[in-house]
Amino acid sequence: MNRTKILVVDDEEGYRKVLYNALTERGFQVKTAASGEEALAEFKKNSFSLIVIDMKLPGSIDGLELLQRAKEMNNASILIMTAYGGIDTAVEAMRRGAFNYITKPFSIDEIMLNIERMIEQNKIIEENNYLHSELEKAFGRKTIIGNSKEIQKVMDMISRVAFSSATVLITGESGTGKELVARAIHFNGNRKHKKFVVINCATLSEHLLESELFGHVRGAFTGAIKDKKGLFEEADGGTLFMDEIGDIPTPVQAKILRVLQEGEFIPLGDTVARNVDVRIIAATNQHLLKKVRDKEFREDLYYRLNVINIKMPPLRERKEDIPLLIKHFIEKYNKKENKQIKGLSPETEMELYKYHWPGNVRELENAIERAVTLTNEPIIPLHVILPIVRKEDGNNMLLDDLLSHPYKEARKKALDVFNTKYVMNIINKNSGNVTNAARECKIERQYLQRMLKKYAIKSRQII
Ligand SMILES: Nc1ncnc2c1ncn2[C@@H]1O[C@H](COP(=O)(O)OP(=O)(O)OP(=O)(O)O)[C@@H](O)[C@H]1O
Repeated sequence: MNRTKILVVDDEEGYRKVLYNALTERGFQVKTAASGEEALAEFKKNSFSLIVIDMKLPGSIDGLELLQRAKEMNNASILIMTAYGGIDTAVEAMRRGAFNYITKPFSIDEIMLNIERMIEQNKIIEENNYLHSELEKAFGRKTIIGNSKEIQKVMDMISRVAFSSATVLITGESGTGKELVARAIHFNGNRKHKKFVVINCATLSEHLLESELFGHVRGAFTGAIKDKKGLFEEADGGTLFMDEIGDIPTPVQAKILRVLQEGEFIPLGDTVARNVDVRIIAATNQHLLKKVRDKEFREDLYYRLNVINIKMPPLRERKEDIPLLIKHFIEKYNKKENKQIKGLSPETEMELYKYHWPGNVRELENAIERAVTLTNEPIIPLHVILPIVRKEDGNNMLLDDLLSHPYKEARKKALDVFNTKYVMNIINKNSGNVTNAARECKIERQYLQRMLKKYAIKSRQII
């Protein structure tokens, strides 16, 4: 039987009967009421998904008032029936939240079409609510693990700023959780039903970055074969998270400033400005003020971005969070890898505690992921962790471990080991300068940036 419960409210017995029969025949659970008072009594006993209300009802509660009460007491979709000439009241009912109206007399097909549409709309709303609650679970405040004073301060800031629209600048080393915090701000505030859009400003060339952010119209440049919406428009009503904001070229900085000041921008090749309401959360692992002093970053933009500043502490300054994070990541990767690892041996945990974690939480997460994949016992032993935390001398040990793994998996992990070593070496050789390092090893700077991030390798001295 269909679980959709429908209430039909009409004082005309003929309509009540016809609708009751037509709807029960199609498997719905149907109740009827001959007046507003009877309908209110039904609301107390049942929770309806759909309510069909005739606008003209006897007694002290008319159709409009019943609609109001139905909205307050039941989270139902409402369809209005009105006699010919009652259009004004029907329009008022729509204004007050009715789904649609039909004029009497109507055919069964006509009312069924409306009911099917209402059911479809309810399904979409339910799915949407479910997805939002899942997103909140995945990105809400609770996903930020840590009991240290430093992390508690960050949590406190998140609660305080989530409901405002002020621009936030999140600073801190790579892998400290800047994006996680940006998501938590979005999903805990009143923009959570709109989009959270992410752009990594360091991985795009100036031209691509501009077109990504502001969009373009057809013919704006060779290859622009159709209009394309930019991310500012995409995030309208929601939040745009601009990661690595320090890498934005100066001409694009001016355009971002305009969005912050006027709430408007012009897509590439267009002449008309578009208005948007977007909250910007920016993040950087660079010393932005130093860039301002070196004239590489606009001072006015810096102050516009830095309305609220959240500093992410490096993991080595809040080591008391390490045990909780380890537990969290073991649970996460147990689920993913379908394993039942219980924890680490005490000496293994001590090794992780002693390590200085230059790649911060991301590096710890990667370490636990690799350890969980490589371990088949309930407790992760020391020899699995050692090569991970002592990358320099441990990679050969890790390669030996891989010999017992399936070929494809082993090849991927071996490539990871090689990439990590190669990238660390080239970055060190170039004193942390990514552009020079990329030039020397003949790869795109953006590609090198992606590898740095993937393998949690720090490129330069950070704030
Ligand atoms: N406190 C935390 N609790 C749980 N997971 C965390 C925490 N901090 C970071 N992580 C995890 O570590 C990884 C890196 O975090 P995130 O991408 O937010 O860092 P980031 O500072 O934005 O890095 P980058 O500067 O390189 O972009 C993510 O998988 C994130 O879920």
